[in-house]
Amino acid sequence: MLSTKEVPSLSSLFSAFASITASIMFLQSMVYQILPHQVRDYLISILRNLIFKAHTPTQIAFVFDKESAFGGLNQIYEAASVYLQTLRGPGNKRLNVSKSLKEKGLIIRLETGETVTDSYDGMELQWRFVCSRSEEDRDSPGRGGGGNRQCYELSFHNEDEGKVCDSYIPFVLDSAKTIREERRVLKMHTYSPSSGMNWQSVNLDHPATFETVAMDVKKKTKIMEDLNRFVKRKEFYKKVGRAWKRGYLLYGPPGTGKSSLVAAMANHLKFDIYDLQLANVRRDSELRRLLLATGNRSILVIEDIDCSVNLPDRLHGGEEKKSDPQYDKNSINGTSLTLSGLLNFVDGLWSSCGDERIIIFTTNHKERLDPALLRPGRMDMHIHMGYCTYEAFKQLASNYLEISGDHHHLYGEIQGLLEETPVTPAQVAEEMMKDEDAESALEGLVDLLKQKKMKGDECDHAKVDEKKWQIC
Ligand SMILES: Nc1ncnc2c1ncn2[C@@H]1O[C@H](COP(=O)(O)OP(=O)(O)OP(=O)(O)O)[C@@H](O)[C@H]1O
Ligand SMILES: [Mg+2]
Repeated sequence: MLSTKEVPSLSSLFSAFASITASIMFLQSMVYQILPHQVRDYLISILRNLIFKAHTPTQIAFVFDKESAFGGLNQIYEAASVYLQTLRGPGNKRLNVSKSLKEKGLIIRLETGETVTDSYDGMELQWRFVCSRSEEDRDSPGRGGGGNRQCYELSFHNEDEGKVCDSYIPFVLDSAKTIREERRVLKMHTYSPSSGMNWQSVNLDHPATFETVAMDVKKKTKIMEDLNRFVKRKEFYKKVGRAWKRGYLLYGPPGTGKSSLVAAMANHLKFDIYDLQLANVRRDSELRRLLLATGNRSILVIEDIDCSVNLPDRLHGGEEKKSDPQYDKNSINGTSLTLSGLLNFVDGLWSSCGDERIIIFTTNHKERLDPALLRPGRMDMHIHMGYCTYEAFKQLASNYLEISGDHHHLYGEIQGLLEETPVTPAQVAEEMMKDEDAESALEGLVDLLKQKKMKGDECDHAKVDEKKWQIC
């Protein structure tokens, strides 16, 4: 039990409160009189920081200048200008629009002062584009404004700094790379000695893709998987000590889609094509110069390897070929282009001078190729492009006539005829182009197949040839 002595009375509480208040007021007036207001403000801001700092995140900004600190373009600035094209803020009022020769579509960028917000892994990040004139330019405005400073500002909470450096910036760099690849206009490089000593390039706008090429689905999937695996395996090739290159041999009769498949591969990988006509190359040294001038991430295509040039080789010595006019055409001052020169260079020096090289040989006559070209390990994949199968026909009908599935009443008859009659996908495609009406186009195809069937002899020969290719 408490005694009355221990319980403070109400009046004593009041008097204590009054004396504390009087002391505070006295102290406050002392502080106001003694300390100048600058010192007071400083002390107050320290107190405020001590109380709130732990709980209130502040915004900080990274600034990415166009030029890097050590000269040259700043890669993060470049990547940001590509990546930010995919973001748009509701408040964006002015956007900068341009079009470049190297890219498809319009390039839409932020105008100076415009901001856009991004969210990544729970963070909110704000980008702002700033273009300001340098002090020098401002002082003498008549000088032409060459000293513009262009930069992107990235603002975020200070506590996210680690995540921004380790994760968000690498993400922006990767995304920009992917976007650039998708928009890049592919190039087709060709060589002809009459138009100078180097490759001539034009935009490659071939519409063939893996979706449009008509061939066995399993085979198509296998090729796509092979390509995808190849481009992902940089470290693997390094580890096993092999040059990062892959070779494909496409063989089959004319009009079966070899060139279309090359274009589909280039479009799939976004690789440029170097189309080399061996007949235009006269000696090994010229070939070396040309191959060394090819870029990374490219496909070197040598079409009709069996007949484009009469290559003297190790097996055949080349003696009998010297009497061949084609041999003379490819021979200057006693030196000439040789198959071993081509293969050694492709296998050795050239492929180790660059990354992600693909080489494709095409031929109508695999059986005529030099065994050196066919030996295991030289061409990683031999792909047979054959006559039109029922499966390939359905793909073409879907591409050209927009018929899906296999429900058309003529399909049964066409399937039977295709099994007995060799016809190339090119011939089938041509029939389908003749009439916009699907019914009439298919009837035309049935007629063609029947006519071909009647010319049995010719077809039988072709079939024998076809079998020979498949065994090889
Ligand atoms: N498998 C196919 N899938 C889709 N279209 C094809 C196919 N084969 C041929 N075509 C069509 O036929 C035309 C000729 O095909 P392509 O040039 O690819 O044949 P090729 O095998 O390279 O012939 P060549 O041996 O004469 O060079 C192409 O324009 C293409 O439209
Ligand atoms: Mg071709």
